[in-house]
Amino acid sequence: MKITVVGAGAVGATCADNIARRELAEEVVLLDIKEGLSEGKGLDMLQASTLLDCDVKITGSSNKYELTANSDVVVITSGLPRKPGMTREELIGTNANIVKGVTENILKYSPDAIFVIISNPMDTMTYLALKSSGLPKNRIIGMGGILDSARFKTYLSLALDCSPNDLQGTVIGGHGDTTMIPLTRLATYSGVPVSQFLDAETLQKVAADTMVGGATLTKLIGTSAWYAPGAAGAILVESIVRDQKRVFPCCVYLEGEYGQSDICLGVPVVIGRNGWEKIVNFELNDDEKAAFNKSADAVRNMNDVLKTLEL
Ligand SMILES: NC(=O)c1ccc[n+]([C@@H]2O[C@H](COP(=O)([O-])OP(=O)(O)OC[C@H]3O[C@@H](n4cnc5c(N)ncnc54)[C@H](O)[C@@H]3O)[C@@H](O)[C@H]2O)c1
Ligand SMILES: O=C(O)C[C@H](O)C(=O)O
Repeated sequence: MKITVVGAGAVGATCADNIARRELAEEVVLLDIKEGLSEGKGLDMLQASTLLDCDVKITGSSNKYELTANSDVVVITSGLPRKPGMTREELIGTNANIVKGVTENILKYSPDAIFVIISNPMDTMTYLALKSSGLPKNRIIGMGGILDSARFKTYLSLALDCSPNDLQGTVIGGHGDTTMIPLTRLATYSGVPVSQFLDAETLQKVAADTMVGGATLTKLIGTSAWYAPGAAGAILVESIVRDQKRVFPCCVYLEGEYGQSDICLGVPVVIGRNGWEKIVNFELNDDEKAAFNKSADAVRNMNDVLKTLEL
């Protein structure tokens, strides 16, 4: 198995490191446009491998796409991160060009790869990768909901003073400060609805903190987060390469599911060796449906902006 991570910045390097530590492939290629960055980080990771008993060939490549040839999975993290006070959507102008160019270059050498899109605004970048590549929809997966769900479970565990390992919680919709939908109604603590333990006000605060989870970190750090995003990318890759059939909320192309069409948006999907293999359909209540439709409207507006850009 061969995995390429494009973008050797904060998220890409962390994701590649997690992929290597979990030995998800025999070979990991880290590619960046910045001369020396991916070679240096790749070499550093290789040296860490000797300490951690990890047998993976890690190669850095400054824009030499031929080194990525025949990758099974490609994770795209290249692009600008936001700064404090910005929205993810404001990155569209710069990142759309980067994501489109990278997708085209990767496809020349790895026509059979499954793509994981992380660059922001992620829902629109996933739509762009799908439309510009012409690939079958199952091979383009946007990562956002896994991270948002991790934040949801973190805030729930803090409110409940419990282990996050005993929690189930899912965030669907867009990966934006106002577009994501933490499904508090369906979250459970060891199978028991969390509403049995937390009052409505606390649950509302957990949801609100989750939604601005990325902005909170951006304000603290000065740039956006990477540890949880990198880990989220790696567990998504793991379910693909190990054909685990895990169910994760991922951004995928909808054709009528959840009442939406011609849009990439976060819904629960089964992830396996063929990419996203099935959408898990379940009945949303009226409030959740309204929130999902509102989220879709906002993402569709961004997709319309995409059409006005010169790419
Ligand atoms: N979907 C999510 O859940 C999620 C989570 C975290 C970050 N992000 C997004 O991921 C992206 C990366 O964030 P980061 O913190 O790693 O940023 P970063 O600045 O640390 O790294 C980005 C890297 O991309 C590289 N790059 C730029 N153009 C390139 C190109 N054409 N080809 C190859 N490499 C190129 C840069 O040189 C840089 O090293 C941002 O858009 C950020 O908003 C998304
Ligand atoms: O917050 C961001 O801009 C980066 C990423 O989407 C995140 O949620 O951490």
